[in-house]
Amino acid sequence: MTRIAVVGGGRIGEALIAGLREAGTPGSDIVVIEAVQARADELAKKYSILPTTLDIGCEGADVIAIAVKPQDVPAVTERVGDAISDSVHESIVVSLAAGVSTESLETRLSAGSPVVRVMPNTAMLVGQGVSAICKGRFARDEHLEQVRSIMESVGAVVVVTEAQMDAVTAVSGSGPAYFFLLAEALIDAGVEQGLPRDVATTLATGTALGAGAMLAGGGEGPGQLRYNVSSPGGTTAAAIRRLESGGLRAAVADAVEAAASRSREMARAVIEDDDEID
Ligand SMILES: NC(=O)C1=CN([C@@H]2O[C@H](COP(=O)(O)OP(=O)(O)OC[C@H]3O[C@@H](n4cnc5c(N)ncnc54)[C@H](OP(=O)(O)O)[C@@H]3O)[C@@H](O)[C@H]2O)C=CC1
Ligand SMILES: O=C(O)[C@@H]1CCC=N1
Repeated sequence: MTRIAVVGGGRIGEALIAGLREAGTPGSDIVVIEAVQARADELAKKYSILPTTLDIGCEGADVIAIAVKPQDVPAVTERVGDAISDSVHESIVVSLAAGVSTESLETRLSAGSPVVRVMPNTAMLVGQGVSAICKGRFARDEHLEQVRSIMESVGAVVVVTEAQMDAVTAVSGSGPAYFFLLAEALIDAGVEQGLPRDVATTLATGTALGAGAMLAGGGEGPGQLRYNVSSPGGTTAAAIRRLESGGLRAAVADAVEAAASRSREMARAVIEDDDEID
């Protein structure tokens, strides 16, 4: 039994809770600490979990998952630190926030506190998330393994170095949004070609699901899978040529670069705030 306190019941907090409940974690093992009371009550009812205060929720928690906006993480971590500083029970403090380093979390907790950083994505909601994890200075392998096991219950997990977290955030943290954008564009294009919107939506969604399953099957890579669809002189080759000449590949590289750069910028903002406090 692992007791998990989720601090911040927004989109990613809910995705984590939903995935954990779907994977069979008992509601009695999860508490949510959410600033907006109506939202806390909504989550409590939907997932049969307990809404509580930060002090009570952190007491005895094995894992405290901080899922608030990056700019709120320093203040929340300080409050978590105060709440657990006198406890004999060891809690692993986990941050799900983009652009907040383990070091910045550690400086707000008692010396030696185990910290693990996770970059998840919203597909946890349906048990198909992918998370990257890395440990802070004081976390031991067993702490990382405990967090890995929690995140594996809601999807796949990779262990990375902290230096890779900005790239991870740009690829898989933000990644679902890129696929949703492509799906929107494909649906709109189908409608433009005369399909009813519901039919275009079913086709685009089913295609995304099938393509995802083929990619995840691991037999052939994305290039080969694409060749298999592209009959010589056929429709797919005509479409791919337009996508390439329209700059799709470069646009994706630019987008990922922009996201990684934004993640680094957010990390610098937290460091500057720290310097102002010192
Ligand atoms: N959305 C995503 O796909 C992903 C998000 N993340 C990370 O997850 C974190 C949360 O993002 P997201 O869920 O999108 O953001 P949301 O704004 O949806 O959720 C954050 C929630 O935390 C609440 N909150 C703020 N301060 C406190 C506090 N002191 N105690 C309890 N609750 C508080 C917020 O309330 P209020 O709105 O009133 O401030 C809000 O409901 C971010 O750090 C983000 O970088 C990581 C990967 C993917
Ligand atoms: O957009 C964001 O900043 C967060 C982090 C990754 C996905 N959503």
